[in-house]
Amino acid sequence: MRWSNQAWTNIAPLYDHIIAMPFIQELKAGTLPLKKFQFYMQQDARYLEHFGRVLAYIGSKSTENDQAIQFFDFGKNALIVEKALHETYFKQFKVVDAHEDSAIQPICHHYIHFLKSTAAFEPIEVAVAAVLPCFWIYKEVGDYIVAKAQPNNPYQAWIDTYSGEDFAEGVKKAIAFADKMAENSTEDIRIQMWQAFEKASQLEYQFWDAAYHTIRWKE
Ligand SMILES: Cc1ncc(CN)c(N)n1
Repeated sequence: MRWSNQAWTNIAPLYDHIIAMPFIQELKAGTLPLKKFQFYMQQDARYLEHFGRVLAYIGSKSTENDQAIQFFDFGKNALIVEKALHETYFKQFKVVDAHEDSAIQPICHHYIHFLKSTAAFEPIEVAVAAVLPCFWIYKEVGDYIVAKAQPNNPYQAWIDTYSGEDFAEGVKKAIAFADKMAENSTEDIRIQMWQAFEKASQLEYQFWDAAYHTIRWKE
């Protein structure tokens, strides 16, 4: 069995919980309250600017040039999506961009720093596994929502970002890199990769949950 098949099998129950979350169900129905989506947008923009840098950092640590180029590209794309959030969706959904409103809140903070510390202190295989749910879960959730979305969904344009062919291509490549690295690695590293993949998947869950409940630092 490929490393990625086992990785997805490990998180399958969690993925079912993600699909059932009110944030995802209401996003799909187009009934998600704007305030919750605005909080999500603010946090996601902050997440993406750090996520892009983590991907570029993984690129810089890659010994194979093809992998380095690909991760630099992934990093660049994350920052392009972040820019699109500001130029399009922040305006469309009237998201406040003032510093005090868009401060990084606890779950986003933890997710960013989990990825950064994994990239900095763990083997590169583990770092690649840690960033993989950011690709794979979004693709699966994007496909699920698009297949079931209600007509005239106010969030449709944003949903389409994660269900398109371009995004799917990137996801395939990221999974293939993780599989290749796992194959050329030890069982001990493969286990660490599964653990990192599972932790990041849990953080994807927490990220949407925090947006739904607008979880902020205590004053
Ligand atoms: C929290 C989070 N994770 C993943 C993605 C998709 N790259 C995202 N936009 N935000």
